[in-house]
Amino acid sequence: MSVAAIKKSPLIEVRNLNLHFGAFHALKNVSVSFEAGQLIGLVGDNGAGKTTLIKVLSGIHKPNSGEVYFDGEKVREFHPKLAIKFGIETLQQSVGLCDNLSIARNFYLGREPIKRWFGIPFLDFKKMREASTKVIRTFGLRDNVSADDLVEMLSGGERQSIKIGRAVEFKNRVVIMDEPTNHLSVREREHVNELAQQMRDQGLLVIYITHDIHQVHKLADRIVIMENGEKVTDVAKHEMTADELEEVIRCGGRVVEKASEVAPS
Ligand SMILES: Nc1ncnc2c1ncn2[C@@H]1O[C@H](COP(=O)(O)OP(=O)(O)OP(=O)(O)O)[C@@H](O)[C@H]1O
Repeated sequence: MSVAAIKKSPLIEVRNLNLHFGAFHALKNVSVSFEAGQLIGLVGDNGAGKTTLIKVLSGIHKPNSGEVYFDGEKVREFHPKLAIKFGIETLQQSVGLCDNLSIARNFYLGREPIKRWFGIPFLDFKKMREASTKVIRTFGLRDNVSADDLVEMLSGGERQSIKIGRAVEFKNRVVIMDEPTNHLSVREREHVNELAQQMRDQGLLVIYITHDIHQVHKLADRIVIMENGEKVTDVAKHEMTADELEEVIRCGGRVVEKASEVAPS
């Protein structure tokens, strides 16, 4: 079999994407592709366009021009339903869980299982408890945490674990982690990073947005750097060290251009 025949096609492919907020050009001709079973570090300074790109992928923003393909299918309508249809889950630090509901209820938020009793529908609490208890144990939350506890009792890392467990349980194909370890302790950070790698190992596409190039360099298969609405670098992890990539970010992508411009003496 030829190499071309076994090469996997990207799960998400973005071609020549442009997006304007009024007069402001937020995404400038961005082309990038992401494959299933990869952990991609999406890095760049404040305002680089990382979140804007992700919001296009999850149907929140409609691009002005360019194309997005999901699993080879051209996306024709940009709508948050897009994310549900394609199994894209975005994990953001501050949203996604309701503090005043139990872990079990949060686990099934918006997808509550129903059972019927003489034809009358009831929430299936037993099922919700069983599934969320499994996640609590698998994802290493404290022993005394139970599915009936309110989410407000959980630490930042435990909250992230619940969201990650939910993404895996509901068979999402893409998990976008937006600054997933902000405000977490060292141990919690390590735990969340391990979970990110586990999801990748299970075949999910994980897009990991962060400012911490050193942290993501340890985890990622590929690093994509954005600057000022443009993609300035897209390399396999082994092609550049974390220090070299940090220099690219510090210089707004100019280091890469300079290096390729230097003629051999
Ligand atoms: N809804 C909006 N209306 C107008 N401008 C916006 C909007 N959303 C984002 N922007 C602008 O687009 C640019 C890119 O923002 P974006 O949030 O994508 O950056 P980012 O790389 O995610 O940055 P950070 O790391 O700070 O979150 C910024 O200059 C921002 O002010």
